[in-house]
Amino acid sequence: MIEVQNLTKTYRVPVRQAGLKSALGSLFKPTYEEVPAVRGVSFSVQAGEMVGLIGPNGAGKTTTLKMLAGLLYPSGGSARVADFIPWERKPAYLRRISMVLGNKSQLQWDIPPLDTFRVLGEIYSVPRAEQDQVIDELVELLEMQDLLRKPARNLSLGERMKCELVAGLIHRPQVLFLDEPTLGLDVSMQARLRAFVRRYNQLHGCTVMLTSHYMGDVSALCPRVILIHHGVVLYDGALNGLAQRLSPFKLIQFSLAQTSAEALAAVRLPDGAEWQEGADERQCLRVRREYATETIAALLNALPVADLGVEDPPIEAVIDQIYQEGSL
Ligand SMILES: Nc1ncnc2c1ncn2[C@@H]1O[C@H](COP(=O)(O)OP(=O)(O)OP(=O)(O)O)[C@@H](O)[C@H]1O
Repeated sequence: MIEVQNLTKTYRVPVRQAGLKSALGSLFKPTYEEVPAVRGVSFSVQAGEMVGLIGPNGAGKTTTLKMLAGLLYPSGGSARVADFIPWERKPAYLRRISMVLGNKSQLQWDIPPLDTFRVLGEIYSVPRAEQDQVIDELVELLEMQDLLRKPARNLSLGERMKCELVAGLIHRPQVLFLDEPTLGLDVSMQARLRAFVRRYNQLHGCTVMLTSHYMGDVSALCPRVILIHHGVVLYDGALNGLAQRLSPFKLIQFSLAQTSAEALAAVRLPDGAEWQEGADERQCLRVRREYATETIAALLNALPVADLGVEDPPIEAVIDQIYQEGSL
């Protein structure tokens, strides 16, 4: 459904020093800086898949989605979505896709959402009976009967996002680009919107590409993630394989029959081993993967271990580490 080959985007940004003289100078002789936002991204997505595009601020996620949605022209590379070249913006293509942004609204502020849905339905040439069907279905799934006739400007953030989703799905797109759909929402509203997106995908097989900084969104919806950093793909694969591939550490959690600080301090640990806060008063040791077996042997030899488990670090910690280090 989505094929992306070596896609790049470099923004050309005017640079101006502070001060009136520089401002006047830049009017006559503007200078520009090149900002490489996406630098050769390639991936493909099957019909019906839900894929998370993750990465730190400024990684190039929104720029990638905007190119795929036909909102930006790339600097290089190619992409095909539903057999169309997105930036040609053919009407038939725009009827097959939708982009919903958590930080931008397509609702008309002064009119009720229902009227906006109708206007969008007409723009996309959706027959009236089909509009009714889509609106009824989505309104029921999102439990938002009471929102349809309130002016959009009076809606809360969560209520507005529900309406944005209906507005974005009125023409039943095959591909949905969701950019930070749960931005700023409370945890309960986040969970409801996630449940909706999952249900919608099950019912209609819509392909979903999602960006979010909330790992809860990604882990609830996307079995597969594409991790972008500095405009390049660092990882493309199963979410639950991310820690194994990208984190060089294992967590060894154990509890002791008798706790003895002296015995713990006497265990010979490999280089780089670090004590961490363990759950339920268990001890937790972070070691490099290659040292995990010998560390476990040393612990079992030296201590009265009652039980012991080895895990990958939590996905949030792995992501945080990658984002901070900036490379792998
Ligand atoms: N219109 C623009 N003009 C110039 N530079 C831009 C523009 N939009 C984005 N950029 C730059 O391109 C880079 C990638 O931005 P982008 O918005 O794609 O990142 P992102 O991964 O979506 O970040 P975030 O998670 O913060 O939304 C950043 O360095 C950003 O400053």
